[in-house]
Amino acid sequence: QSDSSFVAVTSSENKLVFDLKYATSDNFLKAAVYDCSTCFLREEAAIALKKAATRAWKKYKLRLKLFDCYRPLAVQERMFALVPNPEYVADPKKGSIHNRGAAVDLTLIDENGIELDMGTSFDHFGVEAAHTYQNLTEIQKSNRKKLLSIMKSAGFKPLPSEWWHYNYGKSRKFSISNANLCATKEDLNKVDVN
Ligand SMILES: C[C@@H](N)C(=O)N[C@H](C)C(=O)O
Ligand SMILES: [Zn+2]
Repeated sequence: QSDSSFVAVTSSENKLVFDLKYATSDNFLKAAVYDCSTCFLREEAAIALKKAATRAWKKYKLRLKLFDCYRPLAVQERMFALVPNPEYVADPKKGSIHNRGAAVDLTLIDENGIELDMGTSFDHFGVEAAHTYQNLTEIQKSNRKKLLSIMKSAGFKPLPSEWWHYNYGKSRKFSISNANLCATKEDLNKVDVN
């Protein structure tokens, strides 16, 4: 069994900012589908995320803002029912890397907490969100490139169709979960990004 355990990602010094969209109704489902707004990940992925946050801060004085981390399979099914296009929502029959606790949706924020302009909003399900999309300003291209370089240096791989989605390492080695981790979060270890 190659799974590392789930951990709750925390950030005592705010190097990471959490804005878990699916814990609110500000998302494409127009409903809060998580019971809590804690970012859960496999421990290996959490440690890699910590590395990415350190890199963002040391190299660019930027911070990472997380939109999504672990996602239970039942939520994936609900998403796919609404957007049955695997370029934008993974087919629950195969499982998303979010369901395995090894994917993150995120962006970069500046010292004032303002999101860098990436050319589209989070969960814009169109060609404009793709890494290959060229009709962007030089600043938008440079912002996407910064995020890509930060995440790659920490062992994450991009999803071609979504600038905000990154999978950690050999992500399919982690098994799919449908656990409601909020229910057990007091028992989980933490990885603090400080
Ligand atoms: C729904 C979107 N935020 C996302 O994460 N899409 C990828 C393809 C996924 O569902 O794994
Ligand atoms: Zn994602």
